Amino acid sequence: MNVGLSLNTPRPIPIFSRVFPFKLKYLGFASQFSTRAFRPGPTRSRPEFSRLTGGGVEREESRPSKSLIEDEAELSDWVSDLRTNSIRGQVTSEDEPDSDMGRRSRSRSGRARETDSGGNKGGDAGGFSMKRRRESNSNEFSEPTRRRTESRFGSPTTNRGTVGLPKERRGRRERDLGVKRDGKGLRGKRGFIDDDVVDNGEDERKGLMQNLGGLITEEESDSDDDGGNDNGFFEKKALSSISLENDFEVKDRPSLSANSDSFMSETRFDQCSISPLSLKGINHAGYEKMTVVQAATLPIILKDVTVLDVEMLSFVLVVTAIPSGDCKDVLAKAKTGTGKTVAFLLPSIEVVVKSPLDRDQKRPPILVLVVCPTRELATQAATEAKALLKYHPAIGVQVVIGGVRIALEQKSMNANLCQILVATPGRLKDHIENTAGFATRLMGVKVLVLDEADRLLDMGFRKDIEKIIAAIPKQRQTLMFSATVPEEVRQICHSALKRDHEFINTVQEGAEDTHSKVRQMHLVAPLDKQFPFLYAILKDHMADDPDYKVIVFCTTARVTGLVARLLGELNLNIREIHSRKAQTYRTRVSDEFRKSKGLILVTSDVSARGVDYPDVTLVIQVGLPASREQYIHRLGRTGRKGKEGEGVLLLAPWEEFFLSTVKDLPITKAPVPSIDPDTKKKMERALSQVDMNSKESAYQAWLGYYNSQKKVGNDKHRLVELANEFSRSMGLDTPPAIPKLVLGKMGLRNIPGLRSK
Ligand SMILES: Nc1ncnc2c1ncn2[C@@H]1O[C@H](COP(=O)(O)OP(=O)(O)OP(=O)(O)O)[C@@H](O)[C@H]1O
Repeated sequence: MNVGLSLNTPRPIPIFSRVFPFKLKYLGFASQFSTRAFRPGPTRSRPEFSRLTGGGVEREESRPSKSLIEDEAELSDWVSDLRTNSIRGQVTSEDEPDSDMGRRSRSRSGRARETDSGGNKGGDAGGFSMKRRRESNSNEFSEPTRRRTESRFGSPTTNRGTVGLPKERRGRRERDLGVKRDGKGLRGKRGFIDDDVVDNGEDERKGLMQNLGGLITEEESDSDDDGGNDNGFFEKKALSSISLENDFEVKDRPSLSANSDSFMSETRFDQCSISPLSLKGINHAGYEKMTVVQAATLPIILKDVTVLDVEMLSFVLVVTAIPSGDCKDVLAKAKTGTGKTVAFLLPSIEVVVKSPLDRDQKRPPILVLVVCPTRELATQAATEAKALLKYHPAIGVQVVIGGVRIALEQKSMNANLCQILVATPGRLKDHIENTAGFATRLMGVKVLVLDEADRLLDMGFRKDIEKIIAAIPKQRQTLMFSATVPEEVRQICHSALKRDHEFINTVQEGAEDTHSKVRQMHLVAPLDKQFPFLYAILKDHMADDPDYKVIVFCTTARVTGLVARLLGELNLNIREIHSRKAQTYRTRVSDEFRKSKGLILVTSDVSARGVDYPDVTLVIQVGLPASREQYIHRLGRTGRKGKEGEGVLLLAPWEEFFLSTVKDLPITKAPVPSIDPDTKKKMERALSQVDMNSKESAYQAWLGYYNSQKKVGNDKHRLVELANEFSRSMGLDTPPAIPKLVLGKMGLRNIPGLRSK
């Protein structure tokens, strides 16, 4: 067959007609997602399983992103590290070998982002009880154990999350396949905002000082520089024409569950054009059917990487002859814990499968680049990729993340197969700048994946992402996934995606971004009550469920350290993870927590996104979450794979405003726990045993964090009053002194109530 001729002839239809039924299988499936042009604006309603092309985006002035000063918590940590006296007995433990010198040098060269989240409002009911009711957890992941708990919450919503899953609806058949699209794929300018620094687990703090200079608002430009996929227009048109003339087989048409509670589709992986060895890997991983997000995105992403199937050879040849620029970029939104990792890894692997392997190449190209915001997430994605690649011995995955010796990574990338590279942004940038031959290898990238895309596009990472995008070919496929895609991200995603990208939203219209089987509560309490309440909630939960597995999110790394010490003094079985811990320790604790039950993980936002700890029973967020998105991601550590879970947001009265940002979520008031005199005494004793250094560091970090939260930090006098309230809640009536330099950086010099040194 003369493929070239078919592509260039003005009459390609006969060829496509021959192969059409196969193709339609996928197009038909994909069309279950409504396709509309995206129009930003408040009146736009969320489509049901929507699939939107990015090409229709009208430009709006992009809103300034989050305050850069958000990271002052980190800044304060960082600056405190510069103090000569910071070496005095800092939170040192065998678990934290990177303290002091190591940490300080890391501070200068890296970004230790620590954003802590947590938050909620409180109620004022009577006695507190956290008894949970977990009835049949039946869902497609078939929970083996059935647990029953009961709830003593009086709210009428307490039954939420216990109802069985409604029946799945079969995928709908739509015939709007003939939509003719403009094939112009112009990519937006890469005008990114300045960095910010939050505790996302990266240990580079570059840019922090520059950030003090103020925020730079991103400017988006229409003057795109990438011709993109003009070449693909002709083929698309042809396919569209044919689709109108042909019917397709219904039996193989994948179907999706249209139920907001269900995230599994009826589609088996072997219904999609996936290579046999990948299918073997999928089976080995225990996956049979696709989750909804996988079923919604795979056919669209795979469109141009369709392989195999000898019977369809003519089709395959035609499709593979389409220039790679024709691949659809995808921005996908799906709830937490619903299988987004496989959704982007699998089609990426198929790209590698299709690419010729040249063993003689001195610097073999990296074909797939996966960028994740935290080290834990990058490691996890690489592990998942390795599992899927079990039967692809010629394809290798490598990980590059902060906290690991760069020379080791260089060696590993040179000595091993590395068609797929998973990385955190800061370390990737380091390799681009410092690793010989790395930039050349990156020029082979065909697929770029931005996991937790909204996080990667926010200010904390933009500079790095900008640099990364500049280092890879423009002619590539870009995939972005997240459980949250705020409007501002839609506005700026053109910096990475082609203009005609697909936005696939698997969250049903009218449905919440959180899982209905996760019961969400808030508790508002003054700071001096928060530690006792936290303890009471934990004790109650542990009593209720011997298989408890709890995550407590705190606002900053230092505050996380303080809470971990306090709970440790109270003899709870705790572990801690945050950016102040050495990577080896973080990895070890993360692995342990993944496998354990009867454990409490106290953490900063390094664990907020993506990390897949199975069977987490409760997520507690202490203090103001950095954003609505962060609240959702943190909560998403429980209730994964359709399971039940609980979330409690513990807020101070002056943090209650946060509830308005999540008012669309079903967060109910929790009853106020009663603290008996014994517990009170126990708490006082435990607080007195926590070392002074932890308290001082936590105070400073607390001040920095809330200083960066506009609604709290704008009134500096009030901020200091609150900080001193926090100090008293730790048992320090006299607030710790803060270095003048730090106060200056925070804009807090000469504010009454602060002590300087
Ligand atoms: N098709 C499937 N069938 C069964 N289990 C699956 C399937 N795909 C993924 N999983 C499992 O579902 C769990 C959640 O997947 P994953 O961590 O990718 O979720 P996610 O959507 O990325 O979550 P988050 O938004 O928190 O990052 C994992 O344990 C994964 O192994």
